[in-house]
Amino acid sequence: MLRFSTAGESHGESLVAMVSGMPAGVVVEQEFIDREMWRRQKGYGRGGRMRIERDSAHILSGVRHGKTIGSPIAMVIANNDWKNWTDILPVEAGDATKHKAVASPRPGHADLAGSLKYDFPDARYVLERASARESAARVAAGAVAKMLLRALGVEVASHVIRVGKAELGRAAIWEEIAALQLKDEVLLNCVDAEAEAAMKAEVDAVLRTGDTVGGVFEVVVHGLPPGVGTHANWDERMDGLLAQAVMSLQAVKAVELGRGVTAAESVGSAVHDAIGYQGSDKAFTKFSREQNNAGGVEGGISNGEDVVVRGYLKPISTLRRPLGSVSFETREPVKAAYERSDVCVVPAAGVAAEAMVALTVARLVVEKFGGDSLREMQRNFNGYCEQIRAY
Ligand SMILES: Cc1cc2nc3c(=O)[nH]c(=O)nc-3n(C[C@H](O)[C@H](O)[C@H](O)COP(=O)(O)O)c2cc1C
Ligand SMILES: C=C(O[C@@H]1CC(C(=O)O)=C[C@@H](OP(=O)(O)O)[C@H]1O)C(=O)O
Repeated sequence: MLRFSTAGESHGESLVAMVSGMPAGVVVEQEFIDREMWRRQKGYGRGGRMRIERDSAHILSGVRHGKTIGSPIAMVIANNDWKNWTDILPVEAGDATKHKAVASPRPGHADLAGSLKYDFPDARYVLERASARESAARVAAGAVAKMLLRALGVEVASHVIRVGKAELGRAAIWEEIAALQLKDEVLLNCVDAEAEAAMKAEVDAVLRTGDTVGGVFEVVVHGLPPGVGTHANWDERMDGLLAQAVMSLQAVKAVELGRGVTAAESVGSAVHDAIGYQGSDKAFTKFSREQNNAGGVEGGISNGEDVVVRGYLKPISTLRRPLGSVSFETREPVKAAYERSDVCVVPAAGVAAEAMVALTVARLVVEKFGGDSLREMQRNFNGYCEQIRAY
């Protein structure tokens, strides 16, 4: 089974990502992993921290001579900011007078619930792990999953469809979304320049007023054959696994598959994707659809169309003009704590969601096609594709 986990705190020495269950023989490109991490750091509206970090994954194990060897892959990502926190957040007891308390919990963060739960006198240790700094480690793990998927012709990319009230008012095609990932500048990762300018204006407005903004990203999986995931058991359905994976990202508050949200106010004849039999020779099967409202998954199983997952982000919680809170020490009303913060992270969250989607799809692909080596998996994959083409 393909699994991954992360460790590390926002201002600790480093983050750690561990991926196990990868077949041997998958080409691992350092440059690709680091570019994915660079993409996650970008986007208009990020705060001062992103000027400090230069994310890069140092591979410790599981890869030799540029290929996976079937053993767990461990990666370390340094926190450059650690040098400013070494005495404040030491691993050993250290000097307690240097502790930097987060003395008034910030609404929208894990600060209050976490302090109560873990019996901390202030929110410092809670925010250290709750912080989306952790998503950098997910992106390193996701890059490895992407390299496996790529070897099977499956690609994953994202774009932004809303920032605040500004939205991309049209459908985007795969080629446009894929092209975005190659750009050397990232503004709001939108396929349409006009919509992107409106999104930028939304960020500028909240920057001026000390507020923050959320939005919607869309992740697309291209080239996945029908038959991945299953209807047979609730916890193996691809739709449920994707929703959990994307919802687990910091600040994501809703997940949509295909046109799931608007489908709820429409009628069946307008929603479901009629089936034809004129598919192109390049497709996995001649069964075809003229539209993809289902978002590539029916009954928890991929149906051969692009898998389309949207994540809805709430506005960032930490405000330069903070909301009311209560002092942990005096219990008197005070403003919530503020040090520094992003004001918009929709493009970055989209990149982190690509990683979560890639890891989820890779897990299901490993389960379906099996194989200890990539060659064995490719043989199984190609044999299955031949089978469904001849169905
Ligand atoms: C890439 C990324 C960067 C983020 N940066 C910030 C930030 O600078 N300030 C902030 O208050 N929240 C930020 N968040 C969101 C918080 O981490 C998140 O809202 C908080 O931990 C509470 O978790 P929840 O919103 O999932 O309930 C960021 C989220 C992502 C995905
Ligand atoms: C460090 C990252 O994001 C951080 C996520 C985050 C939060 O509260 O989630 C708060 C900010 O950190 P700091 O308090 O150090 O400025 C962001 O910069 C990152 O994305 O790599």
